[in-house]
Amino acid sequence: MKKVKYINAIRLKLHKVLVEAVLTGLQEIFVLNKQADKVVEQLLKSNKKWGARDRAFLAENIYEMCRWWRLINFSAGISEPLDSTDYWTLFATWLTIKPLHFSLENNQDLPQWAEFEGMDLEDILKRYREGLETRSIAESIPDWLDETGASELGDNWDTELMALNKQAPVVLRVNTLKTDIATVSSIFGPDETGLIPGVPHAVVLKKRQNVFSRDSFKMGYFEVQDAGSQLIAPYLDVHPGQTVIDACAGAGGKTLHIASLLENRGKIVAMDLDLRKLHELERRAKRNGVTCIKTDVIHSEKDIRALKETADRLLLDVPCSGLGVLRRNPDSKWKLKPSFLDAIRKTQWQILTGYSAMVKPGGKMVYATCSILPSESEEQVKRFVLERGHQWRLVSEQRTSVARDGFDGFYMALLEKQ
Ligand SMILES: C[S@@+](CC[C@H](N)C(=O)[O-])C[C@H]1O[C@@H](n2cnc3c(N)ncnc32)[C@H](O)[C@@H]1O
Repeated sequence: MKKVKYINAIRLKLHKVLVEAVLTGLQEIFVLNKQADKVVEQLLKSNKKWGARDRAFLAENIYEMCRWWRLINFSAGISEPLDSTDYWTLFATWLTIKPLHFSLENNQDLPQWAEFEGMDLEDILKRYREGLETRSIAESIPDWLDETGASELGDNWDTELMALNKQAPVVLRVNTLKTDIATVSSIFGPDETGLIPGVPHAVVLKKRQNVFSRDSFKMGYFEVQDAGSQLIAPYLDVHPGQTVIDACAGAGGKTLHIASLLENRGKIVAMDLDLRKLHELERRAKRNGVTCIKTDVIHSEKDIRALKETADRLLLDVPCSGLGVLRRNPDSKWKLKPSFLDAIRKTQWQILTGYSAMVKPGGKMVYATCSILPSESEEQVKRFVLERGHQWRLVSEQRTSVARDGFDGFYMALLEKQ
């Protein structure tokens, strides 16, 4: 396994209060079903006195334990339902297997805390080695998802799955409405950033850090956006002055990118079912100096029909399994269910077939997912073109691979209306 450099160097003294916070976070994620990013954000907010190392320790251990949850449980010899003492056992197990799992040079002895008393570390390591024999345990994934991935991706599944278990880099998208790549790179200091070939506005940070507290972020110089995600807006082939509908805009990651490609000239209608996300989009638009967006919450199909043939460009960044962004949301693999996957494919189909009516004749649309599964992506588009071939032409499609590109796993298809 590849060596991973951890900010909380293994020699760092363990503080019980931090470990308790990690365990509280994990219980909120696995018992109360909360999202890991929200849990981490909340814990950090309510403990403002923690220093940078403490904050990194908390975030890193929560995310990594979510990522390797099945392997940790297996190595601990524990299965659900868990009680609160089991969480201490899981943490001790994590500390025990972590150096081996990441080929770290330094071992950390378990502190002599009552919660760790009587733990047999040899047993843990024995079960850990045994767990590595089975892919779904070794790569920590539910059996049904492992089977789905293998049946849809074939030989590529192994490498994608391994890549999805790595920590994702922090990638910024430079907001060209306010600044440029050179300025943002210089803000972080020489040798602290890198560029990504083929992704012209991306700056990758060499060291993980909290960028949201920087003045340059507050001034709208950049957004945090993965390189794969940064390929979607340019794929839509927008030009200043056009009318663009972003029909599943959410909090606007791609809407803001479209706005900067439009140079703030033209009109973007940002739609979503979720009003709170659109409010967040408006807040971000203000920070980014974007003035060409109008938000529009979708109440019913009537709202879609009202915009029939009004868009030069339409982005359908549809809801999906999120399997392409597991590096960033490792807890989501435990919350996904086969029934959700079935339902979301139906929703994607309804959006694709229903919302495409908003495109003017001669206009273009991008259908995009952050899923690595063809059944949510290529197959939906293939069926669409098969059924609507008299009206729609597939211009091109592209997929990013986590293993090959190091980007999140996105799919995008550009279609043109006759
Ligand atoms: C993949 S996310 C969009 C992410 C967003 N485009 C971005 O770049 O940050 C999908 C979005 O679709 C929205 N959604 C779900 N069902 C929808 C529907 N039937 N019509 C429109 N939006 C929908 C969700 O609320 C969610 O915000």
